[in-house]
Amino acid sequence: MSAFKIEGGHKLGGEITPQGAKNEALQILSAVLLTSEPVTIHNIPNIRDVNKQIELLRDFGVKVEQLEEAGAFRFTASDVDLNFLETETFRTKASSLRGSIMMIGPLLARFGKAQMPQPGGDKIGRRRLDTHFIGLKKLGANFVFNEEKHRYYVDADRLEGQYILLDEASVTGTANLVMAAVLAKGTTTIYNAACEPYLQQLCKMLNRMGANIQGVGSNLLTIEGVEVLGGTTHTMLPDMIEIGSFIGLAAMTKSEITIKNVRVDMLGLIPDTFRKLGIKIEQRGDDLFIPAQEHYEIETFIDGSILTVADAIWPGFTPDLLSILLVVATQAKGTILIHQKMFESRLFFTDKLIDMGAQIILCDPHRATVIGLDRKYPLRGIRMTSPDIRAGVSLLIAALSANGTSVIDNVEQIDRGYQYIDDRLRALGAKIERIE
Ligand SMILES: CC(=O)N[C@H]1[C@@H](OP(=O)(O)OP(=O)(O)OC[C@H]2O[C@@H](n3ccc(=O)[nH]c3=O)[C@H](O)[C@@H]2O)O[C@H](CO)[C@@H](O)[C@@H]1O
Ligand SMILES: C=C(OP(=O)(O)O)C(=O)O
Repeated sequence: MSAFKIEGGHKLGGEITPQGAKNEALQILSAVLLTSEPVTIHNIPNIRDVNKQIELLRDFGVKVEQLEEAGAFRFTASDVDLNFLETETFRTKASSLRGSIMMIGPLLARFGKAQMPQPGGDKIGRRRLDTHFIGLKKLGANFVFNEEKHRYYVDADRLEGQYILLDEASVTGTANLVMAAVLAKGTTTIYNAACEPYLQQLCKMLNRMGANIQGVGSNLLTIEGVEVLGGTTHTMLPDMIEIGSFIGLAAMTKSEITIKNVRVDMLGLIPDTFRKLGIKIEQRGDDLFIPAQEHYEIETFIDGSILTVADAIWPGFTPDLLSILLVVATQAKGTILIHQKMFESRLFFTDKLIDMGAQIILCDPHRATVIGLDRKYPLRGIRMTSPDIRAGVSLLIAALSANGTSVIDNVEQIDRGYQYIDDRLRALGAKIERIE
């Protein structure tokens, strides 16, 4: 396992370009299984989870060609070997990331069967898959869960379109059902669908492949099934979670940073939510300019009561940025309540921030009150472990702003979703070193 050694307290500065979006990439890569024709994808981030998803495709027999342009690949799933599903390699690899679960919809729709071990991903609380399988059953799939092997099996002759009202707007669940429904017979309506930009991108790509999906960007999708899908070209959006992370990094380290080509139109509430912490963010064309700020002050609600930021399904504020918002609040002036509604184990990393000198009360597993120190008492460097991808980056931001040296262990968690993060931060002037 690798670690980052960080000498904190230095201002950073310069320009940084976000990578392609991790969670979009995991959906888009699953969708290449829906056609025998080539699909060319640009701006694929070079990160652990995405590379594992590409490796799985290769193991299934998908032809994977890396093109000259960085992050560009061509995938041709003309000869898919379903025997791979039965192998131990499949079990090990598929259970090492969350995104693998999104292969089950395309495999079922195109080949009539699929199976999955319990997928991996962050250990941030219960992460059920009911929405995926209840939906697939509605489309006519037989479903078996083998408790002993902890494996999910589905099969069907031909899926049939249905009205599906999701019990929760699951991101990966919606992606799976959309990818199953595009090849089903007849019309599928998915209500209470998730509509994160990742899903909007997936639906747009499927429509370019010949699918007929209406309602893209809303929570009501109508999908007219087609017999066959063709190839296409797709470009990944910039990663909105990276963009939010860089806003937090700039504020916390008093740095002037320009985040390039962010696709402001797809960022939803993200910039305004950071602005509520008093962080200045200037839009310059499609870039975000964050000036160096000695102080920033958390707003209150209009009636003077303490600001609360809670996660919500899109277009609400994404849960993946709450840990970053929390860390940035530790050096603001004022108080904020962070309410992580979706995941029950995502706020435990606040213990480490408390060890660094932050004033935080973990009210319960879902809520933390942060009392901002207004930089009066800087955080101090310590040794810590990264428990999950976003907590890991939050600790990294804390360490870069802290007095003294910190060591963050288990940075493989961070590498799951942030491309060459140490190199890119060094280019901004960070004193960060990867150690084994
Ligand atoms: C690979 C991938 O894309 N991962 C993302 C995906 O995970 P994933 O698709 O696994 O997450 P889901 O959207 O299924 O659900 C996330 C959590 O929120 C709960 N929930 C969800 C919807 C709802 O209406 N009510 C509710 O309580 C679920 O029970 C679950 O605990 O979406 C999450 C929620 O944005 C993100 O944190 C993950 O980064
Ligand atoms: C929770 C996340 O990822 P995953 O769903 O892959 O665990 C995340 O990206 O913040």
